[in-house]
Amino acid sequence: MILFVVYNMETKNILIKNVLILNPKDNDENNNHDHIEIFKGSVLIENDRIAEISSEISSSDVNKIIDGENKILMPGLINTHNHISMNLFRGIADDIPLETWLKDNIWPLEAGLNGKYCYAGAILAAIEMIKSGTTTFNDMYFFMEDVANATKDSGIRGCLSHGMIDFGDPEKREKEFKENIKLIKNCNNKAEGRIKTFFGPHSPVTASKELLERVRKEANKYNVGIHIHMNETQIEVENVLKTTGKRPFEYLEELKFLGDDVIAAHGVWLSKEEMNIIKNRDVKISHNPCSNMKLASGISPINELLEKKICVSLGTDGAASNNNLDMFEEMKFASLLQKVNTMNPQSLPSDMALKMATLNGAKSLGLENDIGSIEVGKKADVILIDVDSANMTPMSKKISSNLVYSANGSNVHTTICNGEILMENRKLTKLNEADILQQGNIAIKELIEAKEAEN
Ligand SMILES: CSC[C@H]1O[C@@H](n2cnc3c(O)ncnc32)[C@H](O)[C@@H]1O
Ligand SMILES: [Zn+2]
Repeated sequence: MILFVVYNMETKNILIKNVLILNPKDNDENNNHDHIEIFKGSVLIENDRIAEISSEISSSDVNKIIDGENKILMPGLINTHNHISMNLFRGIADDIPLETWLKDNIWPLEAGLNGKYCYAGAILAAIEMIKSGTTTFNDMYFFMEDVANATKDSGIRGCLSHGMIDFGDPEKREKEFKENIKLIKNCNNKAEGRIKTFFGPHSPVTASKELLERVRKEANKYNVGIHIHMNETQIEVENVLKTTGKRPFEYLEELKFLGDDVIAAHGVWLSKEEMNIIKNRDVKISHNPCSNMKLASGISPINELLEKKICVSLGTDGAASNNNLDMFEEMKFASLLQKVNTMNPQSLPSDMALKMATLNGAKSLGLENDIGSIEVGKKADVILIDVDSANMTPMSKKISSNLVYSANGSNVHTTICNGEILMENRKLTKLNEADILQQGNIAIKELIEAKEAEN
């Protein structure tokens, strides 16, 4: 006898009723500078996608109803530069410039990492992101298949790359390619499509010309993007100038490395010529204002990049240089830093900061057809902000003002990614927070003890 198993393919749906919907828009083509639309309505999520947006949606046949009263519904935030396992290193080395921070503090500790520790740091970071409204992150680090497991287990969306460093050593280079290609083969489009993979050459200082040239070829072959640190400090720019005779973006242009699939983190020290290269090649810039300020790397000329209509998104960088993953803080600091840099309070207004943290993030990762705004057919990656709190009262007529200048991650009430509720009324639905915090504390304690035993 043949037994057929009939799987229950019942639609899972969620209705968010009577909510203030905030949606970033691309109005540049019409010369309209209004970057955000706001309206009251209801949103129906069917399985992993937004099925309907309307002033009135019937609640019959709906599995779950969320009352949107006193709430703002907006796209989940997109953090375009991170090293999430570095949550273990929060507060480990503060008040130090990048070069010594890396060489004397972070790299010696990273030498003791393994897959278990990277999972522990990554799942801890996933909790922090879910609780502060981030639904997508872009990551470059080690043991990335373990980070993929944490991404899978947490329900969040991640773009993952293996951080490749060869310092010109051909054997090391070969190992780095093996590792990144294995990640692509094993993890691309896994976890219900929530995981995408990238190549992750660390920077033009730590990755050789041969590595960078091969990354371009392999990225074309595997049809994946490239995530790289660029022009973060003056020292880094001087190093590249010394060894190649060119500034970093000019060097990569010569190598034919650049393209619209490249996301460059930082872009702090940029010449006019480099900005033109970025524009011509449609390279995406991930601006990390908190990390740049904390490591005293400098101030990226975001105003000029935006004027050139370069796609700029926001990232936190790792928790060891930030020291948190709260994208609400990143929006506020991005805005304030440009105001003080240009001595013009109109620089980088709140609407633009919101767009950078959502729609521009999606475009930077090649995911604009799926995420970054609230539209029928897009993935249901959305968050609800509770406005019934002291720091959100009174509500400005300009909603983005409260969200960028007054809010923080703890105002996030509900986080939904890929149509799944990951946090509701600040309670996690999939992860055991106490256990994960404990595992994080154990991991960093073991790492430090092992390091001390070595010395
Ligand atoms: C090779 S994996 C990533 C590598 O990058 C290090 N890192 C973390 N933050 C930064 C930063 O701001 N600039 C350069 N490198 C950074 C991290 O510790 C890993 O070693
Ligand atoms: Zn970084």
